[in-house]
Amino acid sequence: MLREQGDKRKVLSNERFKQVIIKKILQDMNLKDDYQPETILSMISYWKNQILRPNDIKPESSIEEELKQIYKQYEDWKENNQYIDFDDFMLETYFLLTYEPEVLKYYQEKFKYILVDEFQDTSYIQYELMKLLAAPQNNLCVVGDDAQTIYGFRGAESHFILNFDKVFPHAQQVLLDINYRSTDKIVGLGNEIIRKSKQKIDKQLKAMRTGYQSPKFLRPNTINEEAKIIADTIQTLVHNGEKTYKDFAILYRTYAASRAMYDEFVLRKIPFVTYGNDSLFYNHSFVKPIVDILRLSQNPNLEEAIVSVAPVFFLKKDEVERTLNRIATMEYIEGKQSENKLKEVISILSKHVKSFQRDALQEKLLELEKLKTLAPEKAIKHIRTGRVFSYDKYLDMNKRQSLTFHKEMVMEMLNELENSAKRHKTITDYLQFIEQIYLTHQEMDAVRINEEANVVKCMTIHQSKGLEFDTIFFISFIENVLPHKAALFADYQEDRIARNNQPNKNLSKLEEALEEEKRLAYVAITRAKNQLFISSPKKHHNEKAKVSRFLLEALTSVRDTYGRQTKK
Ligand SMILES: Nc1ncnc2c1ncn2[C@@H]1O[C@H](COP(=O)(O)OP(=O)(O)OP(=O)(O)O)[C@@H](O)[C@H]1O
Repeated sequence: MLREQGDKRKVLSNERFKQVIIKKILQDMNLKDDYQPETILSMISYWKNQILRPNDIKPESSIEEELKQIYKQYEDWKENNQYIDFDDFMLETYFLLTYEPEVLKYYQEKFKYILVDEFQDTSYIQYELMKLLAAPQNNLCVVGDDAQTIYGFRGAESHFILNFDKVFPHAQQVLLDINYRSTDKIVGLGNEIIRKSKQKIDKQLKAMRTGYQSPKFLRPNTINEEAKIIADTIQTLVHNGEKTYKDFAILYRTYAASRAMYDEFVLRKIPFVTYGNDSLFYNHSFVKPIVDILRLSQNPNLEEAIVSVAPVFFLKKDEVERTLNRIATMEYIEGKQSENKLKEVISILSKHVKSFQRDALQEKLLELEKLKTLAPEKAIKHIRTGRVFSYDKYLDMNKRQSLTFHKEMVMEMLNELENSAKRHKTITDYLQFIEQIYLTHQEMDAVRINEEANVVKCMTIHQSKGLEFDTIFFISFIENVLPHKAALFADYQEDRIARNNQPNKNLSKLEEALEEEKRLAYVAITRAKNQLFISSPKKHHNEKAKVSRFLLEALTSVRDTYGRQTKK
């Protein structure tokens, strides 16, 4: 539509390129080390989906003001360079149709019938566009599953599908309540999980296929044991010839929950593939600095690690990079290698800082020496909670870093890092193991694009939406993971900066967050065609873990319905 109106701007479609632009803006604003470009871009996208342009944002804190300015600069850059991004397609079309009645009429007459799929994932702006185009005849057909609205954080709003008949009172509702995918046992469990949802369209799915195997419930002691049992099961079924690797998928709520599973697959050489940008746990932006500190404790000449940990040393990445270049030039001129590049960088940069900062930098260097011989688990504990690095506190102070990440998610990842280090005696062993994981991950790149590859697929529940697998292992179905701790504390959390335009008035924040978590459990269960394993480890980060309330509720309702106690 924009093109038809003569818009000739180039399309800014490359995510990397967008990140470079944001990086440049952050650098100009002297904020380069403070935000991750991906975070900023997802925030901008969220705003656009809520029909909020920079001037519509009313900042309530200095950080919000900063974000608004970054957003504004990004928009200015695009305008000056004649670019348009994907979210602008919708935003600008929305304004075009809203302010140009002739254009609106033209398209309303052109598109006589409109069909929308995956309606439950619709954002505010998408819905507004649909309504504009469908009017006045309203020949609109939407297909969706209210039980699968799981993209709240991206702007999808469950009340659009729930209230569709109020917005379009003459709409006819057709229930697609036959499930052709899963066996009756799996469909039954899915029905029970979602049955007590507070806000849903009433329906009970009927299964077309009869299965012989009921969903199996595992209650391992820890997530390491969970990983072992699952790897054993997969190996046995494959060796028996009953299944092949590609029949299996591992689904989890958080990346942290999947760490033990990845490690086990790598150790046993089980072919597998993971999805998503963040899928490499050890490379996650909150985890990597700790791994890099461990690396530097063994070898202080790793330049990439020196730059990566700069913010933890309260140094600017730019300055560290420049200093490293200077050292490299000196090495070239003098024809000798530096013995300790980290120490040299610190001694050069120390000249320009106050004496207390100089002392703090020296203390960090000394601490690295101390870490050198510790067992990796102990070393990670020192980095996190010891006086010198106090990494947990450092993250807590840095509100900008954790804007789109809940504190609980971050802590869970760091606890998991500690957990992963347990089975290695020395830091060198541990780092070699991580290296092996990186290599496996690179090899996966080729496999990832081949849908038919014979590999186990590992993904978050969000990523599994719309997919189906013969056998699903739904792991870490425990309290604080699903429902996630971040959801359980929803009432106490500050509003996310990207605020919802039309919050659901009938539910509290906690209830709404819990409902979305429950729908996630439903999506996970309904991905299985023939066999489903649900696992709830007894311990989570050294604390007792309860089976997820969603599973308990579902089992109770089975008992209520059939008047007998459900088997454990
Ligand atoms: N009429 C049918 N007869 C036999 N199999 C069918 C029929 N309709 C769908 N299926 C099968 O059921 C499975 C699910 O179908 P499909 O992916 O279209 O459903 P969906 O509603 O998009 O599912 P979801 O939203 O849960 O991902 C597929 O394997 C598909 O081949």
